[in-house]
Amino acid sequence: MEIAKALTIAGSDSGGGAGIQADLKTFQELDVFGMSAITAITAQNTVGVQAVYPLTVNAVTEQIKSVAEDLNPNAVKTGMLFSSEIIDAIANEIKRYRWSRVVVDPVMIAKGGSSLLLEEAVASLKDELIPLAFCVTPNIPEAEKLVGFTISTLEERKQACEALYQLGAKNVVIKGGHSNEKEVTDLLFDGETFHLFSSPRTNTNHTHGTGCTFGAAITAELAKGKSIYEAVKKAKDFIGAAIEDSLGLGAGHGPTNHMAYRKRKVQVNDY
Ligand SMILES: Nc1ncnc2c1ncn2[C@@H]1O[C@H](COP(=O)(O)OP(=O)(O)OP(=O)(O)O)[C@@H](O)[C@H]1O
Ligand SMILES: Cc1ncc(CO)c(N)n1
Repeated sequence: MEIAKALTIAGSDSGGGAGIQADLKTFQELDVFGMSAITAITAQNTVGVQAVYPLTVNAVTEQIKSVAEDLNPNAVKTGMLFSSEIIDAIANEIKRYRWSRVVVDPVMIAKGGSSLLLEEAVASLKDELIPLAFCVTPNIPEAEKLVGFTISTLEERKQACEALYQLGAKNVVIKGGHSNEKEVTDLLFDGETFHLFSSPRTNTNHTHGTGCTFGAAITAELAKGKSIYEAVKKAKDFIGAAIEDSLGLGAGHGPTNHMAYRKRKVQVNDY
């Protein structure tokens, strides 16, 4: 059987912990062939984002075309998209190629506070891209921005899931990394049922790229034909291991360990 293939459309993180780099590492770790279309180049490390260079709309759509017309991904993920022109163009390409297994991670702000999406582009995310999403994966501040109300309780998080579902996303995952609870709980809504995925919160500063890595793991599993429930469950385990077995790199918000999940699996199989 041919290997599953996934395409990430996102920004490049020179520091290697988030963006395109996190996505490709995650695809590889989960036995999926990774491909990329870069939307913007960031000069970035664990301390912050030093510069952002968006590419032209043509540069983005030509990369997508090259991948689509030869390599035909089984699933597609979007990450940092920066502007409304880039978002609108990507939405058109998704429609052109009739991609249905599309994971939209509505990246807005990096851990250090730098903006990765222009304010005016939020409307394009809502109107053009989220309606095409098989799954949308905001963190709590991103979900608040998209739905226009504050999310403090589980009940409000459920309401936000429903509001994002109403925008057209077939599944919604609101991630819990930004809550201040002891447990980190991700909430999945598939249009009918809410599923909670909880784990103890790891006390660490090494959480750069957690959202990208989690979304990429969902995309990898969807590329293999897994259900959304199975994909989110695997992604939660994958990011949990990557956060726990931190590499301790950098002076700021360090990257996660993309190898941790595979190494644990190998260890278990050894016994
Ligand atoms: N301290 C932690 N311990 C365990 N799991 C965590 C922790 N922080 C985040 N997670 C998990 O990591 C994933 C990403 O959650 P989070 O809400 O941090 O995303 P994010 O803000 O989009 O990340 P980023 O912007 O850094 O890419 C979720 O599955 C969440 O459960
Ligand atoms: C390129 C890029 N995408 C996403 C994030 C969010 O973690 C980041 N810091 N950098």
